[in-house]
Amino acid sequence: MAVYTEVTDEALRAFLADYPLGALRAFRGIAEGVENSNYALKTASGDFILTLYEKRVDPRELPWFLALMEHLAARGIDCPLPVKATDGVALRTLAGRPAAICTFLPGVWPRRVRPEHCAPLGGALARLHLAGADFEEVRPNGLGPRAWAPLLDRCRAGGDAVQPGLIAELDAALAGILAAWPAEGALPTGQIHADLFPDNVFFLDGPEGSPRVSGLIDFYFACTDLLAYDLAVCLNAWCFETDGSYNVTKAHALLAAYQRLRPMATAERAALPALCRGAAIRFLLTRLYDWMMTPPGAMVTRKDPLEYLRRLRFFAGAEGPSSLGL
Ligand SMILES: Nc1ncnc2c1ncn2[C@@H]1O[C@H](COP(=O)(O)OP(=O)(O)O)[C@@H](O)[C@H]1O
Ligand SMILES: N[C@@H](CCOP(=O)(O)O)C(=O)O
Repeated sequence: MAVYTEVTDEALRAFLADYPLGALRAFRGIAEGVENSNYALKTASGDFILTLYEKRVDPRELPWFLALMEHLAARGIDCPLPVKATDGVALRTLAGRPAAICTFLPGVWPRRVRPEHCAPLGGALARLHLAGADFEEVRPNGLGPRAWAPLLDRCRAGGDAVQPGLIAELDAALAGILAAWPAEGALPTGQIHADLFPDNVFFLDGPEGSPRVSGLIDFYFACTDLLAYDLAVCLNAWCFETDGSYNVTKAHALLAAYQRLRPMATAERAALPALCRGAAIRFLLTRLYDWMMTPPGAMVTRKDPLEYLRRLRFFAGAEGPSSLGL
């Protein structure tokens, strides 16, 4: 459940009075999501998403996220476009929280990833990277390699209760990942999504019933970082089966479609296994932290950190980039 902040009818109507969107027709909370409160909104002008930004997002960073989405949408990326109020400002306040309305994207995210989803995903990711190339404002990755040791320290006290020996295994894995991490400037950087999981990618049926990407959402982890790291996140999130096995067919489809639009440099290809281990530990650590810190009865469903321990182990044992589908 991700409606942390309730919005009353009166507050909503007063808020909408500042927008040129016409009469309110429908309004409902959206249960999916983790970070923010999201509402589906229908007005005389169409469908929109109203987001109230909750505590994990630093309000000072919101203009960067909104500007990035505006930039990408202007270059043809199917991402939410922030809607400006009549004074030209998209970022506002509602129920005491920073809030914005964005365009609604059609489509559904794949509950079960099929190989046919992976090529369109790879193409969409490459287009995102290319479209972001002339967005010049930098936002460092707050959940990049520098954040991982402090995050692990915060999990140290209770981590072994989640799985015996977990903290020692993560200490060793993290030391190896940081030692293998590409040096500053060694790989191409740009604007990355950094959380392009299946629940953030919408599909519709294209010609002949094959899925096509209809929208990319949830840019609130987006940042300026290694472009190939986004691929590593996707390989983690899209290419494992429920039995824990790595589906190299899915990975190959994703990587090949990406490279048709943005071929990877030799150094990026060589770094991919380390980047995949980094992406695995990043999601393992945030999930572990949330697992330990979320109080019982909280409205949010915790995600299993150990799923990413299995992925981390897989990538640690992988025999070079070609075994990952390159
Ligand atoms: N622009 C959008 N168009 C259509 N649906 C959206 C849009 N943005 C969010 N949603 C809906 O809201 C849900 C939660 O959004 P998400 O951005 O993932 O939330 P959170 O940041 O809280 O994790 C999505 O699964 C989707 O159903
Ligand atoms: N994708 C992350 C959690 C972030 O959730 P989102 O709803 O903001 O995508 C994970 O699976 O750990």
